[in-house]
Amino acid sequence: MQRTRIKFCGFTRQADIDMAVALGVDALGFVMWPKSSRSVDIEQLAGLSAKVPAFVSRVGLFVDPSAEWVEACLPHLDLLQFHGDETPEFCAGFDRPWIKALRMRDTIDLAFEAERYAQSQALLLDAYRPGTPGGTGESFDWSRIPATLAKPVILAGGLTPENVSQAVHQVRPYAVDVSGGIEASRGCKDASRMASFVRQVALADAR
Ligand SMILES: O=C(O)c1ccccc1NCC(=O)[C@H](O)[C@H](O)COP(=O)(O)O
Repeated sequence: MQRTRIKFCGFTRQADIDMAVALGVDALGFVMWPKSSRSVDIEQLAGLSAKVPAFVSRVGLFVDPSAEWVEACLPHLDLLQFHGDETPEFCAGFDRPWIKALRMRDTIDLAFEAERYAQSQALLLDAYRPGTPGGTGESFDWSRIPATLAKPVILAGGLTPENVSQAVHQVRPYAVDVSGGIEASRGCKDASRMASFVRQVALADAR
């Protein structure tokens, strides 16, 4: 039996980070794509990430960034998460482990993508909405995920305290990733929904 890792994404407030850490969340995501209403600037990233304790990963989210922007954020991050059309060579060009987010459009070939992004630590599978690179709050048909894939799967897209237990039971992903499903409003987390999400994952793991 393997514990399902949990990543909460889109932090903008210290109190929300403190709560997530207290709940035992494994990874905290910071949106470093300025077009997102959940994004933080580099000063905010530095301040928030400095208070994250040991053994909790600080993950930076990027959408087709310049190499200079990634390099500028690097001192405050443990892991990089790419949501755009970045090539494997670009993703691997920094001194950090990385994961590739893939949106589940109808034509996607996951076996091919797993081979293409073989150097990634994992593939994050998210819903596809044209023109929106992530954080849609929408889910996709989990039965489209092959039972075996060459890379660990991070399941994302529209997860909530209400559906995550079923998701974990059905997909058995390496990790789950959530943003909108634990929010009170955009960029602001809801403490009781965070707690409920973590509880539901633990219950699914014990099932
Ligand atoms: O949250 C954003 O605004 C965002 C913008 C651009 C790329 C990625 C973004 N968020 C990614 C995530 O929060 C998660 O990795 C994932 O997409 C799940 O989001 P949600 O469906 O809201 O749980």
